[in-house]
Amino acid sequence: MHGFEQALPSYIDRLAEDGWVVVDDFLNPAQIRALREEGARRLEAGEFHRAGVGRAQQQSVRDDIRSDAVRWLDPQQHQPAEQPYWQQIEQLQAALNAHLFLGIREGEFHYAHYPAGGFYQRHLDRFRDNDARVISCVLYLNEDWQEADGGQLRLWLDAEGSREYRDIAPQGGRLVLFRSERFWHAVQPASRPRWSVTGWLRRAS
Ligand SMILES: O=C(O)CCC(=O)C(=O)O
Ligand SMILES: [Fe+2]
Repeated sequence: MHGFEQALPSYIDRLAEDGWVVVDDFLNPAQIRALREEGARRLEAGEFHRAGVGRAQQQSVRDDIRSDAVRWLDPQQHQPAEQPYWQQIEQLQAALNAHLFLGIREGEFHYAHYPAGGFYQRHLDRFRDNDARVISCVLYLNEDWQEADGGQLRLWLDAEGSREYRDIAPQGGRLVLFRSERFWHAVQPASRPRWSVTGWLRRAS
């Protein structure tokens, strides 16, 4: 059995208890490299756009809030490099529904690329007028990330997002899961380009 499948029950317990969990080696290094190369190929092809802030019509690019560019994964057309990701996310979703009764019906996922110097200010992933997003999941695609590279995900553990936090390095293969409505978080500036696939598991809105 694959390591992730074996450890899944303990991750689910942790998520139930704390509302967040870090899963290392969600995919193996070769799978992570393939995903990063797929992302880089699409960036090169001009398929990314600067990520916005706010919803739908109110979306705007705000350089002072976030620096990343994104490209949504196409759920109808899984690329070979994305296949392991989709498979594991499906397993995760099934386990979350079976054990935590989260009622997840679908997911939305995008590649995210932060250029060197990039960041994302403190925010919540759930929009005020829409409670569809249940679990945020961020998978990092960075090889050999060093402490000095910065770029940590800062996750505040208190409800106001002002006191206690954890800094989580965006190490390749690492998946971070947290309750979307509950956790304030930010991306610290990084000194090198920073890659991820970020997604949200959603209930019907
Ligand atoms: O990349 C990360 O660590 C977090 C990204 C994030 O917060 C977002 O895209 O909403
Ligand atoms: Fe976020």
